[in-house]
Amino acid sequence: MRPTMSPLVKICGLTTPESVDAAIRLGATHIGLVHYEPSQRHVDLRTAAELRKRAGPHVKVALLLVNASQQLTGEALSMVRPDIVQFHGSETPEWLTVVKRLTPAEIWKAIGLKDAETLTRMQKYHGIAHRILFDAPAAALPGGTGTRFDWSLLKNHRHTMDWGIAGGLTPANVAQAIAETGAPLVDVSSGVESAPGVKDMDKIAAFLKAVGR
Ligand SMILES: O=C(O)c1ccccc1N[C@@H]1O[C@H](COP(=O)(O)O)[C@@H](O)[C@H]1O
Repeated sequence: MRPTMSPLVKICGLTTPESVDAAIRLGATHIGLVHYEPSQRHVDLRTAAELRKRAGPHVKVALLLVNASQQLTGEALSMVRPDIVQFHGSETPEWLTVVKRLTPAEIWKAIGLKDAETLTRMQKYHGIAHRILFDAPAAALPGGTGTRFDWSLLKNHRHTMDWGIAGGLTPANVAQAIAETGAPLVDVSSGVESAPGVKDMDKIAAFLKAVGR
């Protein structure tokens, strides 16, 4: 069954109060803050906490971590207090189970969707992650590269967990991605930027419009 409501939209990699305000004003349901030093969208924990406060109750705020240590994860959770922790590295189900005991936040796990076997292997997160986020397979960086995965891999997949798609989505292709996959949530970062790490308000508006928000 394809969803009939407009998909949820997460605008990820926000780094400034202006971009947080704009994403909320334009109708995003979720925003993402990246705490991962190699990323061009990295924000330190103090900034992440300020942006999280600024967002208030208007959207769900995801904090994105990549293979963070236990100490960093604990610090990040207590400083930022996100609604969601998005794990975008090779975090195991065992580690996610540990984190679930530390926080009331939802746990999302990004999966690099390479082939049909990936869909079988990811079942190990069933009952542990609250949502699976399908993204392009990791390359030099684990995400935020504007690379798409093969959407047809999801065509007849019977989802057993809440899920969404990410990777190379843009205002121009997101409607087709939703039509092909039936995604209930779409997540975008580089596709709504004018330069790496610089969000473009017109592109955010165009993306949300294309999704029907
Ligand atoms: O945004 C980043 O720099 C980033 C770094 C490391 C892991 C994930 C990252 N971003 C997330 O990757 C997907 C896809 O991004 P894009 O739209 O293709 O640029 C999305 O969830 C980003 O939030």
